[in-house]
Amino acid sequence: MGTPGLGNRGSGQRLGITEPISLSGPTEYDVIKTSELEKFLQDAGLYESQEDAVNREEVLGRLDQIVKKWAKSISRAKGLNEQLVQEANAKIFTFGSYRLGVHGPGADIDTLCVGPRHATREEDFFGELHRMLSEMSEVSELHPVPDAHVPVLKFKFSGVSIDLLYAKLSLWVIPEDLDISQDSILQNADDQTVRSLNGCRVTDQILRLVPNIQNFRTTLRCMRFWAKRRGVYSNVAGFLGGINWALLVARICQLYPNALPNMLVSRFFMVYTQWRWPNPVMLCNIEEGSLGLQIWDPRRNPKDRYHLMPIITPAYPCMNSSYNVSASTLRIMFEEFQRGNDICEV
Ligand SMILES: Nc1ncnc2c1ncn2[C@@H]1O[C@H](COP(=O)(O)OP(=O)(O)OP(=O)(O)O)[C@@H](O)[C@H]1O
Ligand SMILES: [Mg+2]
Repeated sequence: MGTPGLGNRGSGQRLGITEPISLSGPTEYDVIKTSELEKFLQDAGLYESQEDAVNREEVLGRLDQIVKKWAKSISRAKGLNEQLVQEANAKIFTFGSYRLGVHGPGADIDTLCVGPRHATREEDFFGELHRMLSEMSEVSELHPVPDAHVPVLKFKFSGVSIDLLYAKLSLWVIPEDLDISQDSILQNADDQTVRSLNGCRVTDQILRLVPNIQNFRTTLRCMRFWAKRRGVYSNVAGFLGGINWALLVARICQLYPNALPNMLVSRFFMVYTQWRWPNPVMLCNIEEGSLGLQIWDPRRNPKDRYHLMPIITPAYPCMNSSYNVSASTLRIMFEEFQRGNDICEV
């Protein structure tokens, strides 16, 4: 991942599947308008306090310690030799709005526990880890959801809401510096592990594929706030959720790599008012991959042809993240984009 504020375009290479629409940089007016926009977002209460940020960091640190202890204890219980018990490891990754750096105060943290091949989902994750958490005084509202499409342990840790997924890799030992972006990580993984890894892999890719992370974050915060205010932020209701808004904004950042957030917001409305759906929004080309996992491909998969507003995730296996959109929700969003565009043109 690039350092916040620094660009991903160190060598000036293009990010995205087409040339940018414009390479124009900001005028003095744009600099002023962007700082006004930042102040507006601050005043709207979208940023968490320093104290809350530190608390979240601590919670994540504690969670990482807990899964490490869990990996050792189940390895010992399974009778692994002492060396393997010593080396046994698990690791916490974050994804979603927290990892993207656009979460508000009180938002939950999407986390993923990556464990070794002998740590099973049913017995060890939903069994032993669940039991360990249930005995901790910091943990409350513990709800396992093992039968979901993406199985999850939901709980609060020191008041912070956590969604914890599990990925069981084919490795005996999980290295501390494990890179889950390589496709080889998916080899021999069960379907639930592939789905659980997807969120982290997608988030990492988004951060790699935008030209300037800080500008992306501010613009995304603004669009998320706008979408909530306009009633079009909801995956389950057939509108768009966090991941979809992030991908739409990331594509605008690629198309205007030198623009500041005030310009990016108005370009967002301009581009998506003119977009000819169902042409897909994509941050990179869709890779076939060598593992034979199903990818979004309307030529091959008849059901993909019915997607009205395809917004494709950028990590293998690429999928459409907005399959819930219907003709009526698409029309409502289009009207909202037009309204936004009209306001920005004034
Ligand atoms: N429909 C989907 N397709 C692909 N990935 C998804 C989808 N829904 C969720 N995810 C993955 O799970 C992550 C967390 O989803 P979530 O709905 O919590 O969004 P978020 O970006 O964290 O926003 P919020 O602040 O609303 O929680 C997303 O960032 C994405 O990686
Ligand atoms: Mg989330």
